[in-house]
Amino acid sequence: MQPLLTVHQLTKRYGDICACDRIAFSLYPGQVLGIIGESGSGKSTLLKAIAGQVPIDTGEIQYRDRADNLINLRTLAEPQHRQLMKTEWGFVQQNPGDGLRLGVTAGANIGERLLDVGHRHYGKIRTEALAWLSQVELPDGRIDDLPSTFSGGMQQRLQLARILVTRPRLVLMDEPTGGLDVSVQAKLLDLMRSLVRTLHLSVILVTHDIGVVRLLAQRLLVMQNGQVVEAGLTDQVLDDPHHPYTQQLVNATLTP
Ligand SMILES: Nc1ncnc2c1ncn2[C@@H]1O[C@H](COP(=O)(O)OP(=O)(O)OP(=O)(O)O)[C@@H](O)[C@H]1O
Repeated sequence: MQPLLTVHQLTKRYGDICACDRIAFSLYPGQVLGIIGESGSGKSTLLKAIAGQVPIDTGEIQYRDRADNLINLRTLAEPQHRQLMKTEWGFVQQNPGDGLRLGVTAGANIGERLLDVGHRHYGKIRTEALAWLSQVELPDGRIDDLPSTFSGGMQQRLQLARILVTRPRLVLMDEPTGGLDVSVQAKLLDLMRSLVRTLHLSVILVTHDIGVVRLLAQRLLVMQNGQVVEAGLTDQVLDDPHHPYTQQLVNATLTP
């Protein structure tokens, strides 16, 4: 099987700070890759660099698209990049306000992505929006409500529906359960786990929460000061951490 995404020696500096230092990994179809590390370790920068939201200094990012073309994202023209983001990729923001349009209804938030990719039939768009509300376990009756009337957990579900409606192959998630109550987090994680399986999604999931990666990610990268200090299967890395930093992370969650 060919990787869906390959990151080669990606480096990103902010002045003297090396936020990402020669990061390399491959992501295979249907795989969830967790990226864990404390605040400032470079997780969000890596995710943004992959999404083309921050320019990188050196390295390459290659993506194999639906038509089986190998695309070099660093040299991809801006319009093609934007189109890829709307169709084959999705980005789940930690703050739902960054991923949703708060001034339009829940249905319009979902429908807008379909309009973006060329759907024009209003009735069909509404039917799709209703189907996706139900997939993310939001009541049909909320379709005409503004997201600002939703709870934090509901807004995150709506963000998932807005992204998944165009059936992306690769979803990037930055602390998707951050800032939510523990019980709301648990329900959202269950939903995410079932969506990842049923839709065969490939996911890069950034979090500082070991519980989240244990539940969702098969593979794990541990980042410290911009470098990957440990990588491997999640259970192996967490049950038998080799690097002192990973040991410290694991111990910190064992002793509350
Ligand atoms: N726009 C920026 N300008 C300058 N420095 C930045 C910028 N964004 C990030 N950094 C620096 O790069 C390093 C990595 O930051 P990054 O936000 O990627 O870490 P993180 O692991 O995602 O942290 P958090 O979990 O707090 O979001 C930090 O030292 C941060 O101060």
